Amino acid sequence: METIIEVKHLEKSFQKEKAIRDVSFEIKKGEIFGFLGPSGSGKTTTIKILTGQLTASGGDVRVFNSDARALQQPAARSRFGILTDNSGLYTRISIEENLLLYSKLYNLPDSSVEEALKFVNLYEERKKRVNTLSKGMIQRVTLARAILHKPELLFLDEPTSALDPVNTNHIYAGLRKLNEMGTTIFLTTHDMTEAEVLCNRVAFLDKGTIRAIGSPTDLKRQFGDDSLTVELLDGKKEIIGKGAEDAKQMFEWMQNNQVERISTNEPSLGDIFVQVTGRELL
Ligand SMILES: Nc1ncnc2c1ncn2[C@@H]1O[C@H](COP(=O)(O)OP(=O)(O)OP(=O)(O)O)[C@@H](O)[C@H]1O
Repeated sequence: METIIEVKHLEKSFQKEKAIRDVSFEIKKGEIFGFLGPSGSGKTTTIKILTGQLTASGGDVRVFNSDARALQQPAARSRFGILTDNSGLYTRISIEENLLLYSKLYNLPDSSVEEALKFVNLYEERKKRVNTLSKGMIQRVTLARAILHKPELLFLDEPTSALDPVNTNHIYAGLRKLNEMGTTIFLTTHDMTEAEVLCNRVAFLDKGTIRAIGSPTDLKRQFGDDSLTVELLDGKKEIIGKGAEDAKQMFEWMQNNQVERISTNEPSLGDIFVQVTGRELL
């Protein structure tokens, strides 16, 4: 599978502070890759370097097989989309007028605007002026602009941080559809549920370093212990493993009709984050 993003030994320092320390990863075409980390871990800095807005202090960053800085060239503009909290929208005109301006920039038909408005659930409100919108609505307009031209590669910096659950689910469905149509997605989040729901692969970033990387399923296998919790009818909870003695005990409980409920002790991505970094993802 074609490599879309290749990062080798990336480093970024701001004055004396090292924001990124020796970060390496690869993203293949068609992946939804999540960069998970707490505030200040280096997520936005990484997106800025990947999109050529910031220059790395060290290492090699290639996007579409070229130096990442090439994304700032006009020729690359139609290949990627980006959502950040810096909306750059024209505030005195409507949502629809903003998107029409961008559709002309990309030589897209006006119908692309209607499609993008529906993607972000803003079609009914398209005539509203941007300076009257809520934070969540602005986030959705910015997302509509990022996906207007159905880019090959989409960068999303905390795409649902200002959204309510209904709009969040609507956006998740839209992003999955876009991905099925061929868009590779790089997203940052500190929302573990978002990562579980959307991402094929995730990297845990902590203090500028990747602490674990893999698919949610692989990480759960790697950091889980395969044990089960058995709740008995008398209210007791017992943890059992995979050994012969455990199986014998389980058989006994079942034979005596003592079992109320059995559940797996699979860790959540949040549990794994705490395990590898020693702290909560807040
Ligand atoms: N322009 C800058 N000048 C100086 N320091 C910076 C600059 N940009 C980022 N930093 C520092 O780099 C570190 C990483 O910041 P970054 O914005 O990448 O974190 P983040 O993971 O995106 O956080 P958040 O979830 O809060 O957006 C922080 O310590 C931050 O203070």
